[in-house]
Amino acid sequence: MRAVDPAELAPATHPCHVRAHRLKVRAGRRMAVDGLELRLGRGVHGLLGPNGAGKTTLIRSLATVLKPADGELELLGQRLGGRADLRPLRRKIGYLPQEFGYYPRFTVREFVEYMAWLKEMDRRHVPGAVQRAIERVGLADRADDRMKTLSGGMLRRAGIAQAIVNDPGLLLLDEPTVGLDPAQRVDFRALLRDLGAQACVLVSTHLVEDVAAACTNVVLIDEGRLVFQGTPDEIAGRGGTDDVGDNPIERGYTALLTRHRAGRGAAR
Ligand SMILES: Nc1ncnc2c1ncn2[C@@H]1O[C@H](COP(=O)(O)OP(=O)(O)OP(=O)(O)O)[C@@H](O)[C@H]1O
Repeated sequence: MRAVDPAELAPATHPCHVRAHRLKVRAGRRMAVDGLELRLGRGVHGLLGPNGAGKTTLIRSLATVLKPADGELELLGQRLGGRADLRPLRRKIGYLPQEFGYYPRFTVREFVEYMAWLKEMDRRHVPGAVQRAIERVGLADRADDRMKTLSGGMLRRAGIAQAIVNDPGLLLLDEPTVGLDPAQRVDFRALLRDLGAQACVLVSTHLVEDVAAACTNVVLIDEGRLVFQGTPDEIAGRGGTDDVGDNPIERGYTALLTRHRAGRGAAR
């Protein structure tokens, strides 16, 4: 019998919230996620990639909206597949799609309450959780206004409130800063950092400022595959003065993508 290392018995301090191995996910007929390897723990992970890289498809599969076509996917310790009941897992996930539906006549509070109900939250906790979520996104003064009276940026903040109302262990935000003005974006980045202290937050964005200011980690994908994963400083360190971009992270992004595509071209 082998001796057991005490470290094996200790609770994992950095559990893997997302683990994907050779993951494939279809979008229509296309394999938009195509053999992805990914491990994410607690923190804020910025998801970067060019248009069509597969970011939305990946986020939709992590939100359990799309079923993987192949490979392995484990979320919050639960392996997906077969006929496993996804409802307990969905209660622990928060998801803001790029475009989300709502009843225009609902107030912000009713909208977030309704989403809390869909997430099967304990009724006793709903009013307090809804109020807290609305306050965290800075919409307390509009809580009893109808959704149809909100600006684009306010709507997005209401969307973020519904995503965080259940204190998710895994929070998925697809382009959450679209429509936010600069001051709201600064507030939102502070909220992201706060949320990332407790949960695994994956944020798809085209805004490098968001990544630099709020993300502990960057995930770069292209053609449905992982190109790079590391800190914002590490991505910045990959760029040179000849690479296209207005700042070190953009230059690192360009350099990594160019090298990845050259390598894929040579392999084909
Ligand atoms: N419903 C669909 N039917 C067919 N193809 C689709 C569908 N949805 C996405 N695709 C294709 O799958 C690929 C990945 O799309 P996806 O929306 O996941 O990329 P993305 O990285 O989020 O792009 P963007 O930055 O433009 O939002 C693209 O080539 C896209 O054209």
